[in-house]
Amino acid sequence: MEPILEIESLKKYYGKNPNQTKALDGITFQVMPGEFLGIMGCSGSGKSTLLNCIAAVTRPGSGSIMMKGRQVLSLSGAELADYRGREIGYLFQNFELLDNLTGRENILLPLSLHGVPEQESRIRLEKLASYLEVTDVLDKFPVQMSGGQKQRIAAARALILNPGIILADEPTGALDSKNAKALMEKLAGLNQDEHATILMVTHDSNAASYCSRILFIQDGVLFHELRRDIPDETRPLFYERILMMMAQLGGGSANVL
Ligand SMILES: Nc1ncnc2c1ncn2[C@@H]1O[C@H](COP(=O)(O)OP(=O)(O)OP(=O)(O)O)[C@@H](O)[C@H]1O
Repeated sequence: MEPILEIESLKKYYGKNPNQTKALDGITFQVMPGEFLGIMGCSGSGKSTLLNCIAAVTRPGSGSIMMKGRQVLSLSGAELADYRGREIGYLFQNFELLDNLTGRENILLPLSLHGVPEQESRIRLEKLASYLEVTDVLDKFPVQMSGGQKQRIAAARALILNPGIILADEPTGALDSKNAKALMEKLAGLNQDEHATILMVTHDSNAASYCSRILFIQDGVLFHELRRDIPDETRPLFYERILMMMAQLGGGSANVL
C-alpha cells in the first residue's frame, strides 16, 4: 500500500538569527491510508506549524509534502484551492463555525465554496449528522448548541466532501471530558468504519489513546514513536504508555529519532 501523505525533511524557521525559532527542523514521516495518527509534544514544539504546512496555510522553508503522490508545495491557483478544500478536512480546537449560519448551512459551506451541487451531498449530510448525533441541531445556530454539538457539527463539515485526510488540531481542547470522549469515539468509529485517515495534534493523552500510532515531537524534530500494535493492547494500556512518554518529554530525556 502507498502512503497517502509523505513528509520529507520538512523545515520551517521563523525570524532571523540571533532570534530565529526552528519551529520544524527536518521532520520526516509517512501516513498510510486509513491510519489514525497522533502528534504529541510540549507547547511550542511545532505541532500546529506542521499541520498548517500540510494544510498549505504555512509555507515551509524546505522539504517535501507529497499527498497521494502529488507535490503539495508545487500547487498554485485553482489546484491549490482544490487541495485545501477537497483533500483536507480541518477540525479546529475552537470549532470555527460561522455564527450566522445554522448547523446544516455550516456543514454544507464547503460544497458551495467548491461548486458541488448540494443535492449530491444531501444523503451524506443526513448520514454524517445521524452518525455524529447532531440531526436535532441541524437547524439551530451555533449559539444554541453545546460545545460538544458544535464540535460534532464541525466534524461533519470537515467530512462532507470526503477529504483525503482529516487534520485535527486539539479537537478536544475546548470540550469537557464527557464530550471529549464522545468526539473521540466518533472519530475512531469513522476511522474504523469509513477508513477515514486522521492526523490529530493533541496534548490530551486520553484522546491520543484512540490513535493507532503517535509521533512525539520536541523542538521541531521527531523524538519518539508509539504504536498500538502490541497484540490485543487495550486502550487503557496504550494510555499508560502515552503517559509515560509524556512524562519523559517533560524531562526531555529520550533520544531523538
Ligand atoms: N508566525 C510565527 N512567527 C514567529 N514564530 C512563530 C510563529 N508561529 C509559531 N512560531 C513559533 O514556532 C514554534 C512552534 O510553534 P507551534 O505553534 O507550531 O507550536 P505548538 O507545538 O503547536 O504549540 P502549542 O501546543 O502551544 O499550540 C514556537 O516557538 C512558536 O513561538
